[in-house]
Amino acid sequence: MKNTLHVEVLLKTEKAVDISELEESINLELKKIKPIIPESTHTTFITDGLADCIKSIQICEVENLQEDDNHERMINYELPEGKSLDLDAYTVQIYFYKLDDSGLVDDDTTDESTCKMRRCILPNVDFCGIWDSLVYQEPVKEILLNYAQTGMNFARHNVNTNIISYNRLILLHGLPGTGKTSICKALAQKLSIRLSKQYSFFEFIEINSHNLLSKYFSESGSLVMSMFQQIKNVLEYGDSLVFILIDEVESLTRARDAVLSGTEPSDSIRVVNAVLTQLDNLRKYPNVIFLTTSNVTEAIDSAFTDRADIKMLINPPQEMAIYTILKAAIEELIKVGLIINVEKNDKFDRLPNSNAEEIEDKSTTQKLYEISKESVGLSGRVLKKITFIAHSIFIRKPQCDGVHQFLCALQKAIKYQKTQDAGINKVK
Ligand SMILES: Nc1ncnc2c1ncn2[C@@H]1O[C@H](COP(=O)(O)OP(=O)(O)OP(=O)(O)O)[C@@H](O)[C@H]1O
Repeated sequence: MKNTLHVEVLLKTEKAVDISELEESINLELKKIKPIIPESTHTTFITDGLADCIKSIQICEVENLQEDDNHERMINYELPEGKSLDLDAYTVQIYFYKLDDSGLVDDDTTDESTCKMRRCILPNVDFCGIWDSLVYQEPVKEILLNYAQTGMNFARHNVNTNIISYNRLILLHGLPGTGKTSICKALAQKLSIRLSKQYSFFEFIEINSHNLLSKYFSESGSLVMSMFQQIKNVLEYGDSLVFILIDEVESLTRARDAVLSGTEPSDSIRVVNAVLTQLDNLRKYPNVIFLTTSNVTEAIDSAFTDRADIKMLINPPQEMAIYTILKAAIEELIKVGLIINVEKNDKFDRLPNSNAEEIEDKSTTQKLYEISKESVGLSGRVLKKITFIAHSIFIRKPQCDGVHQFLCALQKAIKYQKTQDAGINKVK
């Protein structure tokens, strides 16, 4: 059995295309692209006419069906630098999609002051690129994608949930800024691309449970009911798949506990119960996936969260993932011309050699790897802005002169950030 290479093709919105004809042209194009490297995007094309109807071809992951010694599926990082995949050895799976450009917006069917839900059509321009920008040492993204695809497959085959239990409910928990909300959005986007043949319409709905249960909102139980009615309308609309993101899910469970212990005022009890019952009712629809997040890192024990099929602790990035995040940021600064006078040897390998500590004249790759090790403990959110801090505080010129100067500034920025964080933690 051949391994599968997943390829995503972004279509131009304005152009109507014959997908089977286009699939042939893409297969032709793939034969001409040299080298074929997983996780690379092509925006210029050799085959005539392709540029008229598509924006990009993204070579995604290889689904490796062989197992390693630990009986875990391998992911595709083993391709040596500069080597190309041999297409004949793979089953190429092509997905076509268009992007909705209206963005994630407040729901305008409720009045502005009470609006507690945001929604958008998927795949959406706002969620573009998030999947690729998230880097984890563990195969977090692969596990979630496989899990969600399996859940939807079971649902479409009407597997009896009394015999095999699955709730299509994912719970991601971990420290703030570790990318939980981002993965949820990215997963919804990815699934809307990958499952486009199974469903004709995808929608993403974001509910902030903390806001939902706030005193102000709870004054009107009817608003809660009308919000859930709208969600039900979407779920009942044709062949749709709906993603419901509930951030800070712990506020729901705390509310339930407060209701049970009788510490909530009586009108809040009504609303809390209504929310929980409505959420339970929504779960009966086979075309909904709940994506929930929580900053509570210890075991979350409650009636709602116990229904999660997958509870995953999302850790702050470790050195290899940090290396990839910082590498992407530096390459961006080089690309846009904010780091100049870049020398030929100033390039960063895809992955550093973690055993090369003894080399005296260190390459830019190894220097960045050292900085990455010093950065362990910083959240993904901080790492995303650390190159900006380095530029603004330690370069203080419009352009940085050379990669080495930038790496020195980056190292100082990381020390600076850690001292700042330590100060804040002390005050807390
Ligand atoms: N592992 C990571 N790789 C790349 N970027 C990351 C990573 N973790 C976090 N980020 C970035 O940090 C920012 C914050 O992420 P996000 O809001 O999803 O985190 P969160 O865990 O939901 O935080 P919170 O609990 O505070 O809401 C985003 O820009 C995200 O892309």
